[in-house]
Amino acid sequence: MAHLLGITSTTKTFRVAIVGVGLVGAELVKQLQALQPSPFRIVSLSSSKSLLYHPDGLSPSEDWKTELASSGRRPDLHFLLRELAALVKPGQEAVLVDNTSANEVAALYPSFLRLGVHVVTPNKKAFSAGLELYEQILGASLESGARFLNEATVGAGLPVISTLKDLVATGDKVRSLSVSVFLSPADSGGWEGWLSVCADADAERGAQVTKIEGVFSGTMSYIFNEFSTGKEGGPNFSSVVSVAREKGYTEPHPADDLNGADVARKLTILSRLIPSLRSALPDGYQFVSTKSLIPPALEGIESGDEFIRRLPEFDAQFDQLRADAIKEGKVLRYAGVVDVQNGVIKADLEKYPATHPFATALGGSDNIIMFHTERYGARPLVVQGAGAGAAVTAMGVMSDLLKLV
Ligand SMILES: NC(=O)C1=CN([C@@H]2O[C@H](COP(=O)(O)OP(=O)(O)OC[C@H]3O[C@@H](n4cnc5c(N)ncnc54)[C@H](OP(=O)(O)O)[C@@H]3O)[C@@H](O)[C@H]2O)C=CC1
Ligand SMILES: N[C@@H](CC=O)C(=O)O
Ligand code: NA
Repeated sequence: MAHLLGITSTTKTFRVAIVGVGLVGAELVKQLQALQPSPFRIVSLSSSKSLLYHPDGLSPSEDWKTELASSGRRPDLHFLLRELAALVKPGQEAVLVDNTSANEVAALYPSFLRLGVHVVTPNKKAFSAGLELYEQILGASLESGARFLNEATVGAGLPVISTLKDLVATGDKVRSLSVSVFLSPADSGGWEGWLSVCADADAERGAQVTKIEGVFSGTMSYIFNEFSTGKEGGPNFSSVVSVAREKGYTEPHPADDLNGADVARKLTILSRLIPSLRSALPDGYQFVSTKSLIPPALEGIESGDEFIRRLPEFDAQFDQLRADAIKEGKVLRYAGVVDVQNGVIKADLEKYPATHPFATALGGSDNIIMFHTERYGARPLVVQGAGAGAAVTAMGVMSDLLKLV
């Protein structure tokens, strides 16, 4: 396979530090070990408690988790920053792979990039928070030439970010827009915002990305594919949420999926790839109009286990939503939209007719993302498949690593 990828003995080597070895990180180690011959050398593995480091490569054994747990070294991002920067030299590059969902790691991307260290990550935090950090990342990358790649932040391994970048780069230009944002207090515990975007009369002429819509959350997809089939009865809401967590689809805290923030983050990430929308959400995903499914009494519970334990108290509310949809011959799906023409960026629980593709075409943790553009005018370009889970997410990270080679 390496031969098919064009990896030869003269290919540069890439020193890779993997921060975060949970579900996705551990699977990435496995996928990296399977690539032979490989231009990658894993020089560091770290969790929130410990760190392994060797500048020549660790060659982790089958038992690397025990080695890591007993390393006796605390994780230290500033140590990694210094060490990785020192490894960048002719014929040799260095990469930080962030498989955490930590803000503190995301905040350091500009520092790594500025020192010539590439950043590859499925962590959505840096690209969906305030615009300042995002612009520092763009600036640092431009300054040093080091790249940041984040395909797995939207749709896990599905080619969503690369597809949108290609559409934009090849001239499916987006209309120039003026944007205003109004916020009103939340009625469901999450942010409720209105993003009003007015098309500029002097808009650039040419091909257009007019709308991106879809089911962007593997967790929400799994939950509603199982919970709302259009037929009477079915499992309790809380039980399908627990299974989604056991299958590794949820964020470390499942409330980050159920409050819609994960979808809002993905919509923010995509919006920023459309040049005219880049500054539409100056302070990030909180400004996306988002429907939270968290019962107010469960807001702010810090422990994911406690949250899951209490969720059954609210099953009757979700039963009612399901029954209301059935009365209309519909199913429930949690969808997102970036509607460039009408100026709407929104994540919401919607009812769809039982014949709609969101009702008929999705199973498991499937995401479906439809790109409406001028070129794909009559029928959208559609990307569909599993949008969460360790194997497909690590594949998205791995494909970004291979893009560096
Ligand atoms: N799971 C999925 O389907 C998908 C996940 N993602 C994203 O991938 C990332 C990882 O997800 P997942 O593997 O499921 O999450 P896990 O909770 O399984 O793993 C997170 C890992 O990060 C480690 N960690 C947390 N903080 C730090 C820190 N400061 N320094 C070093 N390590 C740290 C944790 O360490 P410890 O074990 O010690 O707690 C843990 O090993 C997240 O950003 C998620 O949003 C994206 C697409 C799909
Ligand atoms: N929790 C997320 C994981 C991928 O981004 C999801 O369910 O989609
Ligand atoms: Na993706």
